[in-house]
Amino acid sequence: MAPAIAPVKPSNLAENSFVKALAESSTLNSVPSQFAYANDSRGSHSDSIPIVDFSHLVAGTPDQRAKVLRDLDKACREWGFFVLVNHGIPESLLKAIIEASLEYFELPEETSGGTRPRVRPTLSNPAVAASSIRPTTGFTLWRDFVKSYVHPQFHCPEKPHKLRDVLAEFSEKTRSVARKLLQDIGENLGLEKGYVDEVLKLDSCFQLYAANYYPPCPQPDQAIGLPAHTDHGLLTFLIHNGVAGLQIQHNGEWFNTNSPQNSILVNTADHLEILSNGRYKSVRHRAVVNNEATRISVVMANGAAPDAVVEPAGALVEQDGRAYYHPMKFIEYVETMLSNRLQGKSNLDCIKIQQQEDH
Ligand SMILES: O=C(O)CCC(=O)C(=O)O
Ligand SMILES: [Fe+2]
Repeated sequence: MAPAIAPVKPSNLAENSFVKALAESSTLNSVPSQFAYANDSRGSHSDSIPIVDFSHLVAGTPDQRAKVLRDLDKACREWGFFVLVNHGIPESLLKAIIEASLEYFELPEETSGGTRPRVRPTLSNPAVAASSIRPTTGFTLWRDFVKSYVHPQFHCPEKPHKLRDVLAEFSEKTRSVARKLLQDIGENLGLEKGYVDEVLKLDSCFQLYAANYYPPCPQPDQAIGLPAHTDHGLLTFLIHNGVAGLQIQHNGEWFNTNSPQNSILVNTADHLEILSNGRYKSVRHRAVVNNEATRISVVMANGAAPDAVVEPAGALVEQDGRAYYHPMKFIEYVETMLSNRLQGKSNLDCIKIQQQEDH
């Protein structure tokens, strides 16, 4: 009987080839062993995944605004996830950033560094791209990706040339929407006006752009695009090329997300959990793969300023009688996660204050 998982990759592909090249190889009809990750990638459907109408937050009547603030609070509290509609970012820009990101993955693969170096982004090396690096979890992910720090300093891969302008505009537009949402979230948490902006130093907020490329996979239940994780930062924005794959965990169950035309999928991330002293949980999510179509997602992680120390808001600690998280400088948190030093552990778990530490 043929093994379910092929023991070797096609011999013309290097050990650390991009997944795209592997998926395109005509001889591939099963998942090579280094990707082996048996998973139940089914997701449920829910009609109650929250939708937040951004236009009512910025220009609604008082009643509309009050309602959407409640929607936003409920979304952050119960799901850690919402579909943002009427956000004002032109559809043409969303399309352009998907297209330019796709072109990045279509660049010729250069083994000697040049166009697609295989290193991780850090503050001292912020404009880099990488590919299917084998994580310390022991299996390789079914995705290629590129990441670049885009704010407070803008960095961008050199090619494709069109990416630079589109990414700069996408960064600016998403930044302003994220900032407005964060101010409203501050209001929902009962924090003083201006507190969130000031304490997180949002004028120089950190943004990390990432694009993920998930080629069709011959055995989708034998590989994973991205296993369950939470994100660093405050709010993650995600758009994609119309091919579904993002699932979120809610009450222990996995749900497929769907996105109406032109919407942005937003999830609450680790630093919002910390700031809110645990009121808003950083949602676990994953990217599953399929055997039909290439999926591309473009992600903008919106965080605090690199040098801001993020900790639970004082007013909430007072209400709760204790802080549930240790303070940590924002960029240190991010770079700990990007470095893979945690060996699959969650950074958030590392800074949670355990009950026994209270004595
Ligand atoms: O591609 C996706 O749907 C998920 C991407 C993601 O979770 C991430 O880049 O952190
Ligand atoms: Fe994520």
